Formats: sequence, C-alpha cells, structure tokens
Amino acid sequence: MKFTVLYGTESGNSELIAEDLGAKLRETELDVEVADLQDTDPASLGADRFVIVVCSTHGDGDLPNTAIPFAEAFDAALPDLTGMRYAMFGLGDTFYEATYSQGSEHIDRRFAAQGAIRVGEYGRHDASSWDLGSDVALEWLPGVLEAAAEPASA
Ligand SMILES: Cc1cc2nc3c(=O)[nH]c(=O)nc-3n(C[C@H](O)[C@H](O)[C@H](O)COP(=O)(O)O)c2cc1C
Repeated sequence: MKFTVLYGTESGNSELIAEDLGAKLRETELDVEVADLQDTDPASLGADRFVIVVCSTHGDGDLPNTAIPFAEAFDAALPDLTGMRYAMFGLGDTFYEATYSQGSEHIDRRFAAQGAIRVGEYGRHDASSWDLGSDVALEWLPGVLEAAAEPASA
C-alpha cells in the first residue's frame, strides 16, 4: 500500500509528528511520502493510497497557515475521493475549550464530503497534556494500520 502523510502546521508540531509517523511507516512499508499540505495538490489525492493527515488548530478553531492554501485549492477543485481511505490526527489545546482540536476537522469534513472514508480512531493531541505529540501518535498508529489493512466494506 502507498502511504501519504500530510501535515498542516504553524509552529512545527504537526510536521514533527508527521515525520515521526513517516519514519515508523518506512520501517515496514516501501512507499511512504510525507508532505506539507501547502505543497499538496488536492487533485493528486485518490484511492491509490492511504492518507494520514496531521493537522493543528489555530485562530479560533481554524486551520493552521500551511493548511489554508490546500483547503482553498480543495474547494476550487472538489476532487473525487471516492474509495480513498484516510486517518486523522488533530492537534489542539484544551485551554481553548470551545474550539478544542477543531482545525483538523475542517480537512476531515472536506475529505468525507468528497467520498473518502475515515478509518481507525480519530487521533488527538492536547498541548496542555504532559504527553509528547509523537508518543501519542505512535501509540495511535497501529490501530489505524490494522483498520487500513481490512478490506473496505461495500
Ligand atoms: C494563536 C494560537 C491559537 C490557537 N487556537 C487554538 C484553538 O482554537 N483550539 C485548539 O484546540 N488549539 C489551539 N491552539 C493550540 C495549537 O493547536 C497547539 O499548540 C498545536 O500543538 C500547535 O501545533 P502546530 O505547531 O503544528 O501548529 C492555538 C495555538 C496558538 C498559538
């Protein structure tokens, strides 16, 4: 299976986690790419790969800077993502009670609306916790890989 790990970030936390997930995947998988959402053409996405999105929250429950051009390009292109399976890992801070971890959900809603199917648990990291984001993400990954290995239901 081909894996694409995409990140949206402002201060680098999501990038670090995405790189750590990519390194872990490369231990067992041959085709793994890690890319910034701002360098990703939404039209390049499709059912030929499994996509993992790592994305933080900024502003008031909004997307981080590097995810904004992707979301704009996505809305203009509205790519057909039928059959594409993906997993989400959102970053946020429970200090922002009303908008906790909502940034990544802007991407999740777009993918789902275009026919993509989310598998596994929705991963989250809370910057107010004592846990390191990469530790949480690396604990979350095996469950996602298990779900990704199951045949897509009709
Ligand atoms: C100015 C600012 C606004 C933020 N707004 C939110 C928010 O609305 N909701 C939330 O859950 N986290 C919010 N956060 C927390 C970030 O999502 C969190 O620190 C995350 O780890 C940053 O990841 P990044 O370095 O990949 O951007 C905000 C952080 C900053 C600095």
